[in-house]
Amino acid sequence: MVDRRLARPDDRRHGDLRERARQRAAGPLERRRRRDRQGGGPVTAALEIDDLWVEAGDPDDPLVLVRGVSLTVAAASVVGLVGESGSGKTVTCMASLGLAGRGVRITGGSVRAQGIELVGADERTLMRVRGGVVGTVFQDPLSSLNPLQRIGDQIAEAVMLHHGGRRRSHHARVVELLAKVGVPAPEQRARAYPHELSGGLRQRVAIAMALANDPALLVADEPTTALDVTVQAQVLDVIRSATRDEARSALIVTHDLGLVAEVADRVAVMYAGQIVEEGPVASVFQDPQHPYTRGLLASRPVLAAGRRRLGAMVGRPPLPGSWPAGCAFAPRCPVATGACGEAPPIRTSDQGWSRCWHPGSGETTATSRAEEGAA
Ligand SMILES: Nc1ncnc2c1ncn2[C@@H]1O[C@H](COP(=O)(O)OP(=O)(O)OP(=O)(O)O)[C@@H](O)[C@H]1O
Repeated sequence: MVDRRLARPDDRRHGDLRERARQRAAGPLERRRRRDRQGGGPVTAALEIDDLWVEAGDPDDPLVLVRGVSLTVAAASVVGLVGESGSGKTVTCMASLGLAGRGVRITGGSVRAQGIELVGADERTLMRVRGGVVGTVFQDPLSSLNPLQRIGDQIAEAVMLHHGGRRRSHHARVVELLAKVGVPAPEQRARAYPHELSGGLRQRVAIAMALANDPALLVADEPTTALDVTVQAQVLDVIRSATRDEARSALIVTHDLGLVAEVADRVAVMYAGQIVEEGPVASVFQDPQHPYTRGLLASRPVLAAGRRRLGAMVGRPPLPGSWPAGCAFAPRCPVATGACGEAPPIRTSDQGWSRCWHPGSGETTATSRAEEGAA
């Protein structure tokens, strides 16, 4: 049974009305996405990460940070990427968008955003994709805002980067974006500097900037973590309407499984630089296959019960460079056996898969990684 925090609200009652409203409001890009989703045209995944390997440090003695991550964010769908601190979520996203820090490099694999290959792409292509095809939102909104420039001018410049024109010619779009993300009195707020806004408003502004060019994909790294709880819920609403209501795809990195349950269609669970389970949110949360996923779900705070409960997961995740051979989770796993010293097989179940020797109940089809040709 999934608790209330993880339950998805039933919004079917208002579905027809909403759909009509969406169609009225839809611009050409939205209409194209909607048509693609309904099978009326070609369907290109918003993001396809295929066997991504990322390293840092001395190339002769590299520190592997991400090993063979494959992840697809389908058109108009939202994927949550979860896992404990240090599992490689941020490195995966940043490296995928060509934003990995100095000394961090992709050593294998492919990343396509709306079909455009990003691995090995020149800076011009990456610039065209970032902000155009992909909008990014980070935990700290100040990292994407210039403290010395009015927020309206910053959003206008984000539009100018991809559409040209002059700042003033984008004023109406700036006000529209600020209103869309729920900034009150958007005309006046457009003239404010970042330090004049609360943390929640700054994050709304950062989201408005990310949406400036109507990107097909939003990549958000811990978008609500730095905010207090009531503001988190408001920013979550903004993300929900920017994705579900506008048929936009998103990859959302978070520790917050409640957030994933609220906004995501699928969830990928990361541990020690690998994805260990992936599937539809409802089935992964109701019937997790990987013991690590079960541990994460058991460890989440239970706010409804009026207290925080920390579950049974023992120990800490291993650091890059000290990942155990075979299953990296084995030393912490309550069901580990001798078999776990070998690389676990990938087992598919209920539209998803897990990488485990002893997956949870449910029908499984075992295919070893070797059999799959290191899929
Ligand atoms: N440039 C780097 N050089 C060496 N190690 C790095 C570098 N960048 C990241 N790492 C390490 O890679 C691991 C994964 O980091 P990452 O930030 O992706 O984790 P995360 O899952 O996003 O965690 P969090 O939830 O805390 O953000 C961490 O152990 C981090 O210290």
